[in-house]
Amino acid sequence: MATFQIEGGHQLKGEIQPQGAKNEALQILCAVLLTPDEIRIHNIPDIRDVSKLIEILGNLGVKIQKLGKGSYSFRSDELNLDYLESKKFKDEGTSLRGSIMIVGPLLGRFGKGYIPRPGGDKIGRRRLDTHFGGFVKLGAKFRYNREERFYGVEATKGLKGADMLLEEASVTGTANILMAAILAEGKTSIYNAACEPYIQQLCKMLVSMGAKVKGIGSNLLKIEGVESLSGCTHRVLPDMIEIGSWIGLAAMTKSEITIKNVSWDNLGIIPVTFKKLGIQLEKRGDDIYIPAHTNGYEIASFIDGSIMNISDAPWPGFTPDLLSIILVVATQARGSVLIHQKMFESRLFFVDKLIDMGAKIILCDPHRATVIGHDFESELKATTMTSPDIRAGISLLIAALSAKGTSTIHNIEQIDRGYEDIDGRLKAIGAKINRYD
Ligand SMILES: CC(=O)N[C@H]1[C@@H](OP(=O)(O)OP(=O)(O)OC[C@H]2O[C@@H](n3ccc(=O)[nH]c3=O)[C@H](O)[C@@H]2O)O[C@H](CO)[C@@H](O)[C@@H]1O
Ligand SMILES: C=C(OP(=O)(O)O)C(=O)O
Repeated sequence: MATFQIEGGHQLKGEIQPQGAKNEALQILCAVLLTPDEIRIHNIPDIRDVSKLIEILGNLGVKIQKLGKGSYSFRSDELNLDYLESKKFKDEGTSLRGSIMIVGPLLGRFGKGYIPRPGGDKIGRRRLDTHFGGFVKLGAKFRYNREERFYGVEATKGLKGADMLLEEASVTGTANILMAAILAEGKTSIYNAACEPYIQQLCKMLVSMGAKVKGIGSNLLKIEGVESLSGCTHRVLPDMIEIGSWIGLAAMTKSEITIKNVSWDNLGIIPVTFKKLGIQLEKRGDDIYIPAHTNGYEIASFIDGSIMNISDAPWPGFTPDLLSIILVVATQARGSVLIHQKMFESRLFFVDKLIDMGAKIILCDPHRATVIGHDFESELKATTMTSPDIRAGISLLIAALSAKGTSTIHNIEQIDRGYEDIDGRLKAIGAKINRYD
């Protein structure tokens, strides 16, 4: 387990360039399995989850060439599908959430797809019913080995298009079903589809490979199956969750920071949600400029004067992946806010660590926490903590950077899952942070 040691209480200053989006990259990487032609992808973040998925693709026989920083070429012309039934795959496939999205492309192209129960954050139950329900609708046979927790779908006679209404707008579920349906015979409609920029980007990539997909950006995707797909070049968007993390970091450490090239059009209600906490941010071209909040920031109330409530919802609602950051930023705001994490049931437990640091938080139940802001009148105190998941990890790191004294965060591999060279990039804007392996 690696560790960060952070000397907090210092203002930061400068520019920061967001990395490519983790959750988009994981979808796009799985899509390389759809064609024997070459696919080139740019702006792939150098993070643990992505490296693990690239390793799985390599073991599956995908020819991979690194073209430069963040740029790769992939060619899936001679795959080794036996790997899917190997012990090695059963170990490697469980190491991240994104690996689940190899099933759809493999099922669509080769009529079979397997996966051990995928990993990812332990933030509550993360069922896969939407994924497999969709594959079954397309005509696949489903099997599950409970002992090995190994899932499989097979369609020896190929897939047939179908109309389906998803039980929930699952992000990876939509991507997975979509990648199978584009190679099914006939038409498919996916209603209650997730429509995050990640999915929109995947749809655009698939269309550039020759897929027929309509309704991109909406919750109703209409697909007309094609026989085969060709190669393409794709560029991953900047990571909106990283951008939100830097906004939170700037406010909490009273730092003047410019986040470069954020792709404003793809940020949805993220900027407006931070503004509800009183954080000023300015659109400068495609950058976000955050001034130093020397006089703090004040949480708004609703029109009728009632206490602000920030909750997650499927896109275009507020992403659950930024609620932990909103929560930590609120601990130093003027005013109070109710944070309601509707999607995941274990994602708020990390508030214990913030309470240890002196934050005023009432965990009402596993989904809701009330935060009473300190308005910087009482600083958070440095402490030793362990990162339970990726977004709690970055939130604790932000708390440590704002706290007086030296904090220690263990299990920072959780943060490395999704943030590229986080210590190097924070040091470049003045943070005092050291890594110990
Ligand atoms: C690799 C990847 O891309 N991971 C993201 C993906 O995970 P993932 O695709 O695994 O998450 P899902 O969208 O399937 O579901 C997330 C959770 O929300 C619940 N749910 C979902 C939709 C809905 O309409 N109602 C509902 O209650 C699900 O039961 C589940 O508990 O999307 C999540 C939700 O944005 C993000 O937190 C993850 O970072
Ligand atoms: C929950 C997340 O990731 P994963 O789905 O990979 O666990 C996240 O990125 O916040």
